Amino acid sequence: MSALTVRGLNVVLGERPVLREVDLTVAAGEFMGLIGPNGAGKTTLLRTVLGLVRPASGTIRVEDEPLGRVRRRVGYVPQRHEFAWDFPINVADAVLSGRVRRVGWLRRPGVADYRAAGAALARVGMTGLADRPVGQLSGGQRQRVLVARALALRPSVLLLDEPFTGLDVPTQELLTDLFTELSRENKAVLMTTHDLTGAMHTCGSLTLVNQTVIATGAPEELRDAELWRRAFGIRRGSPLLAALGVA
Ligand SMILES: Nc1ncnc2c1ncn2[C@@H]1O[C@H](COP(=O)(O)OP(=O)(O)OP(=O)(O)O)[C@@H](O)[C@H]1O
Repeated sequence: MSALTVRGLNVVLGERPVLREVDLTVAAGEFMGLIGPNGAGKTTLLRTVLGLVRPASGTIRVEDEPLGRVRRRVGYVPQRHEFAWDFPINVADAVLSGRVRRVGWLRRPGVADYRAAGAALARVGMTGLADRPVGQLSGGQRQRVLVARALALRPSVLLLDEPFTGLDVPTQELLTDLFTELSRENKAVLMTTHDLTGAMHTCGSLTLVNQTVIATGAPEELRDAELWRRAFGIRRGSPLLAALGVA
């Protein structure tokens, strides 16, 4: 089943067209990398799927329902610098705050909320740090808190915005394994990343985007150097193409 369907999406920010006629489908169980150069509109696409940016036109459906009704089925891991790490809150409460959309601002969290937050924390291996103020965490620990916060909502679609930036290799591998496992549990995972070779190896599918979708498919279907040149504007003979195995 298609977990996320985007059709004919156009987004204008200020006066500037940022996304043009974007079509994208992510199936339940799919781990898709969303790849494109700086300014390609990747974050804007994720934020539009979340309902944080209003599109000029186009439709977004989650599990075949209009986004408005099912927004809580979409979990979001923002870029790390977007979270207020100086806020005086501990790890457990930061993860619990991921339930807000489900709890609602006016209701106190209940047993189910604490359970979901605890399970999410365990999933990222952070139970032992539940009482630690978030401001005292390392970059890798912060990233894991953000993932747990998104998982606390028990989403069917998980949007990840550059989750590997600034992380060491073991933490990147731990998170990659987790995202792969989540997709095997039938979640649709859509991840932006600048780690192109990593995405080639770990994502089940890739979408190359630069304002509009240049190509989408399994990594082995995207071995045409021309597609990568069009998406990134990189020169013929660039070592990147060789590293990607598409030269
Ligand atoms: N609030 C805004 N108002 C006007 N333009 C914006 C706004 N936010 C983003 N943009 C522009 O939209 C374009 C797409 O930005 P976006 O952050 O979505 O790209 P990205 O692919 O995520 O880039 P990066 O890889 O650098 O994170 C950029 O040209 C950016 O300057």
